[in-house]
Amino acid sequence: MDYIKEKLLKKGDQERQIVKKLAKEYGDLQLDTVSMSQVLTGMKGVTSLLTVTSKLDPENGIRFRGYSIPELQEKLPKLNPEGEPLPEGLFYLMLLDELPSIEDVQYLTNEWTKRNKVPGHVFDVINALPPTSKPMTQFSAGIMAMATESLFQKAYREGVPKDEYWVTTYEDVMNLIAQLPTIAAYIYRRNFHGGDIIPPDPKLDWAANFAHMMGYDSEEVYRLFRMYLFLHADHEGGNVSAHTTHLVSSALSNPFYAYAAGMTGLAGPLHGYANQEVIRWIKGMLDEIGPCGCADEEKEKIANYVKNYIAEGKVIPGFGHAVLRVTDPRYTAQKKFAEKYIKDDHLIDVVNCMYEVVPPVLQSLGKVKNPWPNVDAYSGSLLTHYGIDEYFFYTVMFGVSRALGVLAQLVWDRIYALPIERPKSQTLQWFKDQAGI
Ligand SMILES: CC(=O)SCCNC(=O)CCNC(=O)[C@H](O)C(C)(C)COP(=O)(O)OP(=O)(O)OC[C@H]1O[C@@H](n2cnc3c(N)ncnc32)[C@H](O)[C@@H]1OP(=O)(O)O
Ligand SMILES: O=C([O-])CC(=O)C(=O)O
Repeated sequence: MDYIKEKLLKKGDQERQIVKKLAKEYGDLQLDTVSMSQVLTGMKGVTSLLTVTSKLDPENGIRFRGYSIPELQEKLPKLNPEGEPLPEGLFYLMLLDELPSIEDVQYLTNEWTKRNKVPGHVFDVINALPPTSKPMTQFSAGIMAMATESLFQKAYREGVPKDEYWVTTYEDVMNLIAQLPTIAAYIYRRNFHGGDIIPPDPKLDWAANFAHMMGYDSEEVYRLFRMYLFLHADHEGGNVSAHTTHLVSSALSNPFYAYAAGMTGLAGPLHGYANQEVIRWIKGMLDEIGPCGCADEEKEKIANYVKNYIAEGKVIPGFGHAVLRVTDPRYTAQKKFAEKYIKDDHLIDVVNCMYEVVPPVLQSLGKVKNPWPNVDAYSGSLLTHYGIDEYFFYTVMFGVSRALGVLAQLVWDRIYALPIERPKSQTLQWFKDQAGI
């Protein structure tokens, strides 16, 4: 047994007992109340999930196992002291609740390199889709096709005891994460580089290898990918991609099905699709108003464009959030990255200018709970700066990163032996009866 599994076994046994005790002995404890408005506005703020990998605070943003983004940028192992942490380290932390050493991170890099053996039929499935199909369609289909390899599914059919489900789940999760960059890069090269596929380089770390297979081989792009794949990895349990993965896996669907379902949720424009939508939106605006700086008259042009866009009943991608009530710390981390490494980039200047223009416009509507930018407002401009301007692909990159969080959590779902999720629904008559109308 590898040492990560040994640690999981030890820690998992203790925590499983705690979860069992809470459910059995404290089952009647009231944790929350639910209002009409919470139910009818997407269950916002209703505590109803157990997620250990990260926790989101509306005012301070995400903390991964208690650590903020700046803390982790300092504490997680890097290959170069000036560089960005390796996403492998974040996965280790989310999975084991322990800060990894550089050796731990290298162990994961090596494991993922060894496990990166994508079955040929996965590419056949992707190739069966027309190149015009959306990258997220190809990505989720490819992941579904990987389910033939599920060790969990096989073990379940063979009748392994419930307390051991997590063992094969862990194997599936490790294999899935190992292979995702290869599948994603395959789709990228198929769609945008005439199918000229680049094989993995076993000497590279997970993020750098992804950049390499997409065709970008510079330390600068490796650094960007390490940051991107770190920042998008997790956002507690209630966001659509995490919650969907959790819900589907609660039926004991295999990790491939569960994560593929999560990815189809990530592909929605109110969630991860905003990652690509921001650049499409900015390009549309620049086509209409022309290249612009951030002088007063240019700000006015942007503000008018924003107002007209909203008047058409559409949302401004990259702004607003279901939970956050401040600028997303993931936005701030990317802005700092741009300030440190990038000089004179028109698109990045426009993104910075939107920070000044958009929030007051959104605030003036009087209904937007959070007018500030989220993670998606910045990432596309950084990728475009380094030549990755095929923004239709960005949500796939987001998905590769999101695997780290939702799949680390899935291992814990199985360790805790969490039951099938099944909330109660009511009819409109029932809601009317409650209100007495
Ligand atoms: C990784 C991520 O998933 S981060 C989020 C990525 N998504 C985006 O950037 C898309 C743009 N943003 C949005 O659509 C929203 O802010 C969401 C989906 C993120 C959050 O939605 P909610 O929690 O419902 O936001 P909120 O309670 O503030 O919405 C209230 C109203 O303001 C509107 N609103 C919220 N954000 C925006 C926005 N960026 N532009 C225009 N209107 C907005 C909502 O559409 C809603 O209008 P309605 O009452 O007429 O339906
Ligand atoms: O938390 C959310 O609802 C959306 C989000 O920012 C994410 O999933 O990264």
